[in-house]
Amino acid sequence: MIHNPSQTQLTIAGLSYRWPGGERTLTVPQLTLRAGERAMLRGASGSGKSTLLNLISGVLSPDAGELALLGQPLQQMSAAKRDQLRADAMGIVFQQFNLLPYLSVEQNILLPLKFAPKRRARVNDPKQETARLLQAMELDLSLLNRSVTELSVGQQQRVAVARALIGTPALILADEPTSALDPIARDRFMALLASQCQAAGSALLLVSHDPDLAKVVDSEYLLHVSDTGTEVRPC
Ligand SMILES: Nc1ncnc2c1ncn2[C@@H]1O[C@H](COP(=O)(O)OP(=O)(O)OP(=O)(O)O)[C@@H](O)[C@H]1O
Repeated sequence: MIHNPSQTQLTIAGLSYRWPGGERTLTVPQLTLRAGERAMLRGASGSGKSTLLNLISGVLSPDAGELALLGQPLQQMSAAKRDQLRADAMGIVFQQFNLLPYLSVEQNILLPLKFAPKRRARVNDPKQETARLLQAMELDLSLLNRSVTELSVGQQQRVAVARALIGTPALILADEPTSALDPIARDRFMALLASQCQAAGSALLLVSHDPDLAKVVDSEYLLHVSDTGTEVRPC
């Protein structure tokens, strides 16, 4: 395990974000994830799950509260330092995968290392690691030099996970990663993702509508919607 199990990868405390053009606010009183821990965010469509991932990943900025990665509060850093820490410490599996169509499978997986020197330094041999991750995701090595546009949706999903995992980031965020899969493929995919996170000590925060995924996580958070907005509570 690369990450120290006693380390806290993600800390959110007293966080609030007001959606533009309205009175509705997203609040997160407390959410922490230790190394190797897996949690799921569950809530109705439109409750704010993607908004919370966007706050953690830096697409949006909170109006108040604390958001810390590896114990380092992001709000107190310069924008450049914040971006660097996120690139080093976070792997993201987007709902639409966001693979670059003009790059090969291998180039897509290697991409996060280009922008994160510390993450790059954790990988001895990037090409070998790419091949290892591809195999860990049960994909054939012959896919390495193929264009991602030639892959099935399920294959693209696993390439997106390999890209998030490369360089063992402290935290993996995954937005509806199983939405395109049938129940058997979903369970297999989740087992692969969970075992890779566990081996590295990466924490995993998973967004899903699917209550069946609860069996692979340690904790669940529900997004409670009211007239004034959404509150994220453990359940
Ligand atoms: N740029 C924006 N300006 C104003 N409101 C927004 C904006 N983006 C999202 N919202 C609102 O924020 C709320 C939460 O949206 P969000 O996409 O976070 O929900 P979600 O739980 O991820 O939904 P889904 O499960 O359907 O993907 C919705 O009511 C949406 O209309």
